[in-house]
Amino acid sequence: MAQLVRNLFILFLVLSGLGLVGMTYHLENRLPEKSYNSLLQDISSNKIASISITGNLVKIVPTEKERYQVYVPDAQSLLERVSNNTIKITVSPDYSLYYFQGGVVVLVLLFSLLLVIYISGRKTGGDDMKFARERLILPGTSSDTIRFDDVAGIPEAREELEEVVTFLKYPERFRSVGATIPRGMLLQGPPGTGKTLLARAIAGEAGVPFYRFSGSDFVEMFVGVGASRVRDLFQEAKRNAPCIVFIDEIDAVGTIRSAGASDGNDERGQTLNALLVEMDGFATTDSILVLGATNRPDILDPALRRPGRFDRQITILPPDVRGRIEILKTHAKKVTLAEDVDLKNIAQITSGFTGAELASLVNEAALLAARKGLPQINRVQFDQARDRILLGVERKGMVLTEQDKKILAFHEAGHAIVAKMLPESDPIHKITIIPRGRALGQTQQMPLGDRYAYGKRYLMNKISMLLGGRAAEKMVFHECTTQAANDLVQATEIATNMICQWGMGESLGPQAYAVEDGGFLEGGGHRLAVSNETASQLDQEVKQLLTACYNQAEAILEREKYFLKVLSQILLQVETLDAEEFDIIYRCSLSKKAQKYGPKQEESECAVCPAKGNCLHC
Ligand SMILES: Nc1ncnc2c1ncn2[C@@H]1O[C@H](COP(=O)(O)OP(=O)(O)OP(=O)(O)O)[C@@H](O)[C@H]1O
Ligand SMILES: [Zn+2]
Repeated sequence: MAQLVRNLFILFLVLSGLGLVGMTYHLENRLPEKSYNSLLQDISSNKIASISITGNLVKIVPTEKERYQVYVPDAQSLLERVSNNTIKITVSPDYSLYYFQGGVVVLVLLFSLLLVIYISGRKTGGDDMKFARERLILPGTSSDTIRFDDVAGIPEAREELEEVVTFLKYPERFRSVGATIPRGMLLQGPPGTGKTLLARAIAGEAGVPFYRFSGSDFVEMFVGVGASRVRDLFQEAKRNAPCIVFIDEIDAVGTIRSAGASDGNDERGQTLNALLVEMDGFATTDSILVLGATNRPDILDPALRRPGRFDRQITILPPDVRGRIEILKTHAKKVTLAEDVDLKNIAQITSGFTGAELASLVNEAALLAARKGLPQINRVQFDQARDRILLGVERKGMVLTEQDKKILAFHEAGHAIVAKMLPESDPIHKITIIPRGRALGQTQQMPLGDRYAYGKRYLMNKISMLLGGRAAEKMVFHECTTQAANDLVQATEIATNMICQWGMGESLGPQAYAVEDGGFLEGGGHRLAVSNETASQLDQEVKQLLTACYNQAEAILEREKYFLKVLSQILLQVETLDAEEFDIIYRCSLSKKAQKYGPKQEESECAVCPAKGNCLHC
């Protein structure tokens, strides 16, 4: 676009120059002007050798006097007058008028064209070079230069990228041995895992310019704009090489070109093509590294991954417990922690948190502390911040009726007891009947470590635990409430995956009936096509599994009726119990039960019971 405007401007200058030359020429050819009457006199006295008529202008060459010119009112009548004379006549068409009219037309066209280009240029962001330059971060100019030390907990990705830094810093080292470094790298992983951070760290470490884009920057209303932006971007990048071009959300331009439907005519397709062409085009010696980030690698066009393009892929997953400790440490540097805060412990209860979530956990806790006017952040604030991130803000204004609260207490106690009694499940971290976010109550478990493979036993126990709430309601109140809705969704999802994806069914054999979608975003899998018969068999299996788990939960609660009663009583009074308190109540109820029904126990733990001796049994 910019090129076109420049060319048109040059054309305009040339035309004006020509016009100027023409005008001077015209002026220089002027002869002394005389009146029409003196011409008529000369004609009648036969003193004229020749005349040339151009429109209304007549140039006269007299026989003896100087040449002169005359503007005549009517050239035709003059012609008739001199036609039977000996005067030589030349009539030439009046070009000057044509020149003039033509000139006006050209000028008008040119100006309207310039106007159109100017307006449409403004609409599409104006100068595309500016578009690229605006997204340029020069080394050392941004006050918060990111270094590798700011990126914690993802050592593998870091190692791989450190090599790239060496390349950007000392390109000759690689060139001298003829090594080629990948031109493009794809950082793929769920949102908030630090992809942008890593890309910036590479630029920070290497001390090279960094262009930052989002895929959506290239997708504009006007077809062709994206493609031209890509071209200009690479032109600009080459000028600043070595440098890094980072394209976040590359899926916005790089989605699979659906077969048949699109032949590259749409804006996205054109932009993608331009990107591919540019990446093929620059030499490996150009020292431009293109980094793309996406959390939907499954929908990326395979053409992007061909050699010479994004041929290296680095997957970044949410950190494991050690990674979480490291990330928490980097973010905790900026705040003041109280003595009772143990980052290891916080890392343990934040399984599945991404780097971004951990960063916001620390910040959220700091805000809570500041709101209370505390000089440091305590453990309590971290707990609150975690609940806030996981469950939403505490709904203080919500008042439950006594009956609702009672049902809720039994429901949560049901979850907790089933989990406690099943040997292979995660320990209880917290039980609460304070409504938060969309949930009324919560029973949180704490996985002891990150696990990537789960056995059938563990999964069944998990389902039993999820159904424990409903089983308790049914047992005590003989009816179910809506509180179990979310539990049912989760339980059904696990059971369905067990049967359809993980081959854990009884009768269907080791076969996959569903596949997981490739994305990192939530969404589970989708079922593969099967016969109607198999489909109903699958449904049958899922149902059987859920029923078996439900029965297991019910059996446990039936056996632990006493514990259930004690626990829900205490929950009603104190509303929230942590892991330690829960354990004390468990042992307390054991000893009470033993006192009541069996041989006497040594000592009751009622003295430390959170109900402070107020519950029915202490
Ligand atoms: N490994 C990490 N170490 C330290 N901080 C991290 C890490 N990962 C993420 N963060 C924090 O989370 C913030 C957001 O991370 P970033 O923008 O890099 O995520 P992303 O993967 O690019 O996410 P998205 O896919 O949403 O663009 C960072 O600014 C940083 O504060
Ligand atoms: Zn529940």
